[in-house]
Amino acid sequence: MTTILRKHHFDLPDGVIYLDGNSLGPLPRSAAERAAHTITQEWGLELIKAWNSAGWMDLPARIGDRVAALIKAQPGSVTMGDTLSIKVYQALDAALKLRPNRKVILSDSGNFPTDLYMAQGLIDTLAKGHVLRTPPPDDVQDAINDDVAVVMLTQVDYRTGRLHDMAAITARAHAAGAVMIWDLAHSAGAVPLDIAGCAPEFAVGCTYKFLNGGPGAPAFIHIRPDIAPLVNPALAGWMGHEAPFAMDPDYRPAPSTERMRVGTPPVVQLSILDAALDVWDGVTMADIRAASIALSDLFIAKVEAGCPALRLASPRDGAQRGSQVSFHFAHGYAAIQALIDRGVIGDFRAPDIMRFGITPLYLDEDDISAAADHICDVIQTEIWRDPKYQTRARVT
Ligand SMILES: Cc1ncc(COP(=O)(O)O)c(C=O)c1O
Ligand SMILES: Nc1c(O)cccc1C(=O)C[C@H](N)C(=O)O
Repeated sequence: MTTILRKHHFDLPDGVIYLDGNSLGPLPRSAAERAAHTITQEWGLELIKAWNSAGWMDLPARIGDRVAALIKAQPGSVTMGDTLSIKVYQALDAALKLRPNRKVILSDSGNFPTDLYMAQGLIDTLAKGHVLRTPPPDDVQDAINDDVAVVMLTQVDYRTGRLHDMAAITARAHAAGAVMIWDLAHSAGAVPLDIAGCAPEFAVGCTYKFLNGGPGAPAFIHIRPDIAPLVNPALAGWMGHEAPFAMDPDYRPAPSTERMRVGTPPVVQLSILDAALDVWDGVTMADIRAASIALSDLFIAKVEAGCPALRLASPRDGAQRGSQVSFHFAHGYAAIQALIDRGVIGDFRAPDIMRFGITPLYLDEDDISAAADHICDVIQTEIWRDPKYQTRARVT
């Protein structure tokens, strides 16, 4: 196993054990310096020349290739920009256009709300009689049939960490003639992927979680190269045009995934992400996965031994789990607030999930053991009953 612990690459506050990198990754030390360079040296000194001289216009493709390497997609098949919600919408719209005679979008009832909302909104906009089906996650494979235009799933369940079998479901979707979209929000940088091998038509994801690109970091989208020329983008922005500066009044899409670009790239966020991705140099996803499973198993064993009041919500088998561990606890919100007060940062998802991200880049066994001890103490002492832990914040 190569050394993967890169704690020294991150600026974590003293006394904090950060178990929320599955929602917002911590600050890489190099990010602030890179942002300052982009702002003062590039924008400040080069002004508009920086689009060329600092390579700003190529950032979505160049960083797309770095993300492609982490998700094992073909070089040139990933571009960056916008939010994940937008990328879900674009992929879904393009997928439906590829199957004009089919009316069913198949997802699952546990999918992240924005994915389902995007589907509902798109169905209304298209007004062509599409329907969204959301069976329970375990039933989704059997629900794939010849009516289905597109299967749109998030591989790792945001609440429980349950992992869908990407290869099997993609193969099943293709056998039924459906288009496959994977949302990799909780997968990229968390679990080994083989997008080129599984060959879904589309994959989308965000970069502010396990990839540590910072709040509002741009999303990514992958189109399988053989179908890219067939994709007809809904948001036909000028940056997705074959020749944006030809200022052609008619839209002609760029030949590759670049057609999914919409408008001006978020240059400062992309440069921060570029710095954040340096942390991954020399790290293999296989080593990350092995460490993540070992740390998660240790965490589960310690929490279960010390606090029987918590019920495991995640799959017990590490092979069935992403890189997070969740527990049911009726007073989970207050318990998480009490933990945050002690410097152990996890989060809460309604109705009763205490959620902890396991990120081997900056967590080791000592962190995991100490966090489990704090959890057990908070539960055993019932300190969470303190009224100050009951008030719900706007963002949980
Ligand atoms: C699975 C999943 N899809 C989509 C989103 C939404 O992404 P964004 O807020 O970047 O649009 C999130 C998290 O916010 C998510 O967890
Ligand atoms: N994107 C977020 C945000 O802007 C604020 C708070 C949380 C988020 C998240 O990413 C939530 C996350 N997708 C989740 O799994 O719950």
